[in-house]
Amino acid sequence: MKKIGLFGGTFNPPHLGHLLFAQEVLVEFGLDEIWFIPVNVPPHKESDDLASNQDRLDMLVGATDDHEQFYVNTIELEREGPSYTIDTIRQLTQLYPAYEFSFLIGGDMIEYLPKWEKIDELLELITFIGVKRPGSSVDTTSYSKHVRLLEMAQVDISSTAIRKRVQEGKPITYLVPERVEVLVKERKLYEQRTSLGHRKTSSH
Ligand SMILES: Nc1ncnc2c1ncn2[C@@H]1O[C@H](COP(=O)(O)OP(=O)(O)OP(=O)(O)O)[C@@H](O)[C@H]1O
Ligand SMILES: O=C(O)c1ccc[n+]([C@@H]2O[C@H](COP(=O)([O-])O)[C@@H](O)[C@H]2O)c1
Repeated sequence: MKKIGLFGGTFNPPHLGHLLFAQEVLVEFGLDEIWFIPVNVPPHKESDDLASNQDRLDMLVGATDDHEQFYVNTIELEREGPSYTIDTIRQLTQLYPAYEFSFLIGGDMIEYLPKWEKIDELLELITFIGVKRPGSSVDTTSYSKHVRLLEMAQVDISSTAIRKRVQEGKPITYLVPERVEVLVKERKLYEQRTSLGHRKTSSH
């Protein structure tokens, strides 16, 4: 039976923290593949600088396609509305009944698991694999007992910090794969915006 780690995220943009976590899960849990699944609409997250689905997909493909066991799955981009994980898991378990799925989450997400759509059904279908993130404590009550925690060095990189660096005109080299850096530059993603959320032009 193939063991697949599903890694859902906004990936706005994908960064080295995502890739190091995925690589470590692959090795430590003996998985065959990691499928990165970019969300269409993040269920519990608001962002005024969310890159388009196409830009996030292109960055994710650029970030992962030189790794033999990393794949990008577009199932959520093809589905309308908020990208609830339960809908994705129901679809994938139907499509691939012989595969065993687990779902990767950063430690910051664990305390919110009780709020996830149909979480109890979800826990019957998959195992969660979590990792600690700097600045967030892994909740040891409630749902954390359903998460297999990976011990690895914490990586202090977030998409928020990367978007902020771009807005401030700082380099993002070594925080994201080179191909992501190139796409961010070429497509002028995450540039300074006004308080109304509009992109400033160079003449202002
Ligand atoms: N540095 C990291 N280490 C471990 N897990 C991470 C890291 N960055 C993100 N994750 C996890 O990867 C998943 C997808 O993350 P997401 O695409 O939202 O990135 P993010 O850096 O958390 O974004 P943002 O800063 O915009 O909230 C989430 O489960 C998140 O907790
Ligand atoms: O299904 C839910 O209710 C749910 C609530 C919050 C987050 N998720 C999923 O968790 C993954 C990481 O979310 P995010 O917001 O950190 O990008 C992504 O695949 C989301 O669809 C899922």
